[in-house]
Amino acid sequence: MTRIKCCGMTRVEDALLAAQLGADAIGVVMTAHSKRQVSLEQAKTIVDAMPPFVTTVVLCMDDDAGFVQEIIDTVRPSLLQFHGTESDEWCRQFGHPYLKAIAMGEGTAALYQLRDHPHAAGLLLDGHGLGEAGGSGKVFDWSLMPHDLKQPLILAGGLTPANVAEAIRVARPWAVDVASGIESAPGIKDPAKLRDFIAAVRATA
Ligand SMILES: O=C(O)c1ccccc1NCC(=O)[C@H](O)[C@H](O)COP(=O)(O)O
Repeated sequence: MTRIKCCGMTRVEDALLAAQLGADAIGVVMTAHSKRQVSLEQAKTIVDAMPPFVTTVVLCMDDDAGFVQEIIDTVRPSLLQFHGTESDEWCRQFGHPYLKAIAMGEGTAALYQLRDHPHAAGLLLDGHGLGEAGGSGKVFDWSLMPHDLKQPLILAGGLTPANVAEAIRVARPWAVDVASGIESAPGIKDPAKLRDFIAAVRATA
């Protein structure tokens, strides 16, 4: 069964609907690089509203270590997700489990970076290019998904209700991640797209 992370939540009602429809994880974006950025207070409200067994993820991108520590202490997410140029050593300093995003938009260079984060709980392979932010809606070549890494791999980038089944068939990921493909506007989730996305993933089981 492919797990599902619905990312870029800015409203409690959207995150709750995702959980009710069967999402395994929700994400909130706290970096200023994002048009989906939420405050510490908003992030805490969304994370606190989640039922048991739904993983909560907070995204940062080349942010200050003090800010990341404040997120851990205040929001208390299940996982962090680092989306920038953070090193394995930098990510580990907090002693908190994390995902490391790898930009797949620039081809083979990404395949080397995949080996640079042995302490990440999982690797999120995203369609954005190096130096670009996530949540871009950009797809990468799913056949580049490696199958010789020990860590769980999360497929992201431009996934929609219409293409996610084919993406799973080609890439065979541990989980899929979606932000813009389930939105009506940045940070505003569309209930029908959310429902269709989760149903399309579940239908692949
Ligand atoms: O979503 C953002 O705005 C964002 C900004 C900066 C860094 C990361 C960001 N999102 C990270 C995610 O995990 C997204 O879900 C992932 O990039 C996929 O997005 P999309 O292509 O829109 O489905």
